Amino acid sequence: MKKKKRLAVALDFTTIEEAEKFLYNIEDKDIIIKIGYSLFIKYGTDITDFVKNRGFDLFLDLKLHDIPNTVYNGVKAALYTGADYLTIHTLGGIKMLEKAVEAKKDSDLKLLGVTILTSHDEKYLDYIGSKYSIKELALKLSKNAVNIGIDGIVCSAEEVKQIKEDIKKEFIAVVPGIRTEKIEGDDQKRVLTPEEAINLGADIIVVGRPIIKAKDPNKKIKEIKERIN
Ligand SMILES: O=c1ccn([C@@H]2O[C@H](COP(=O)(O)O)[C@@H](O)[C@H]2O)c(=O)[nH]1
Repeated sequence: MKKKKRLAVALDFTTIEEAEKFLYNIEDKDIIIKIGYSLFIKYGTDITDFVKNRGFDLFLDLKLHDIPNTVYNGVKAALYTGADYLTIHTLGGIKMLEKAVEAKKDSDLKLLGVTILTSHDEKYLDYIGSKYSIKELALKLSKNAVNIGIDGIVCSAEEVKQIKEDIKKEFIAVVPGIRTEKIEGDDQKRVLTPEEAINLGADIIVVGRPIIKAKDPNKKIKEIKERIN
């Protein structure tokens, strides 16, 4: 049977009041809610408990990147939030990824390895001094992470097809940088549409501003879910 593709909504508000109001009005519970820095640093488990108590799957997007021991403790701490997904930077290296996997052992938490942020283009490669293209680097980082036991990969739709084809082990492909129409002055660089991302191999697409800034977020969620399944 074909696996259902899922939508994660990036709840990138800056106050808990806005976030709660938004979630009170959301009719479809079968979405994943992604909480990032803007809410988690300020409100901690008040916001994660709210998401869980409303019946949503929780995606904690903290993009951990630190020394192995600190990341180990960070993953352990994240387990207390009841998060279903947690992000970690694959650029953090093998030892760091191994400690993250060790920390989540025996839990249902899915660790997602972020490769190259969708806000970067090829200029970033100069900045980090990489001899690889974005596609090559994202693939190399993904292979290492999945081999170590990371459950999923965060990459752009531009790389997902090759990553899916080249990694034989099962993993979850999570794709942000999704646009239904052009946004003026967008910070995202590697963007594609919901259906393009899914056709190229995404299992979960992440959509923030196109939904949370929509006039009718319920209508937008319905439209995107219809486009991906
Ligand atoms: O490479 C990445 C990793 C994470 N993100 C996060 O996804 C959302 C996208 O929001 P939009 O408003 O749809 O651009 C945001 O929370 C990012 O932190 C990403 O965009 N790219």
